[in-house]
Amino acid sequence: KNTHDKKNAWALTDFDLGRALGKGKFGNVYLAREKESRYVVALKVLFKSQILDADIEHQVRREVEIQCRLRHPNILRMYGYFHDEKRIYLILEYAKHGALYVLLKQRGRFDEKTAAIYIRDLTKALIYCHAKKVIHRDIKPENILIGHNWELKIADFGWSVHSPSSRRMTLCGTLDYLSPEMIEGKPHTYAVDIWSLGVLCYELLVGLPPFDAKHSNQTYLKIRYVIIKYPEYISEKAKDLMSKLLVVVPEHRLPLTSVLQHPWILENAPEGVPPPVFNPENLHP
Ligand SMILES: CC(=O)NC[C@@H]1CCN(c2c(Cl)cnc3[nH]c(-c4cn(C)nc4C)nc23)C1
Repeated sequence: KNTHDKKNAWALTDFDLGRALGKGKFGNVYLAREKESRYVVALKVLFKSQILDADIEHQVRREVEIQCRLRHPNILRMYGYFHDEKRIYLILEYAKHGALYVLLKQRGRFDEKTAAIYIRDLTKALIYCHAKKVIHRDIKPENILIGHNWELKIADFGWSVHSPSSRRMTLCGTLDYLSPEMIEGKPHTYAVDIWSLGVLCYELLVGLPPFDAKHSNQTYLKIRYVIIKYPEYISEKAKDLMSKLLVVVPEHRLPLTSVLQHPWILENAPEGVPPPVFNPENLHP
């Protein structure tokens, strides 16, 4: 058999399946290893019936086309996909340390250096996405994974596969990360990603999203009028950056390239500094 012929299609028999990494409405994600190369991947299995019933086939197709095209160290790779009669299989990069929101829950909140490194890397990933005309990567802690070098990886779970202990209802979706223009049903532009970057920055530093409230109508009002309380331990520079991202008028939000030049980033996440090593000893009391 000519060993150089390009594999034209993957099949389930090419993989050894491992434990379930996450379960969700449209299917589960499994740890898997490609037999020949022994390369470890995450295999996302989606049921065609569920996709058709929920009429999200076009969304799945679009997500796959986008994610296959994106190649960036801070974006979870999709290596390929295949399907059989009942299921669609997405071959995804395996992120060794799991979802950011799990680490955040464990630690309560991150120190400013760790948070700044994650915000810097997320900003670089978003600059790359926007250059490729891709917006709304749905950035929130549930959709961010951590790689083997503790680096951040945006993983877009558009069809909300989430790990067992997923914190928030994902289908009707928590309002926390929605920008004012999205809440008002206005068309969303690249600027929605800048808004959610600000929301994420707050959540990494505080442990709760800025517009958190008991009832969603309260969250709605807090978002619309940008009602935010900063705890006293947040530095002035961090507050300055968040106040320039969480701006109601989309065009007035700080451009992503300027985020990388902001004093809080330059001071806390200078280039060439390795990502934070997460050791359970320095957990917040
Ligand atoms: C929101 C959320 O938790 N997403 C998890 C989805 C299910 C597993 N997915 C993974 C995907 Cl798509 C890729 N890599 C992963 N690594 C893990 C993981 C690692 N640990 C130690 N624990 C877990 C869990 N999960 C994945 C995505």
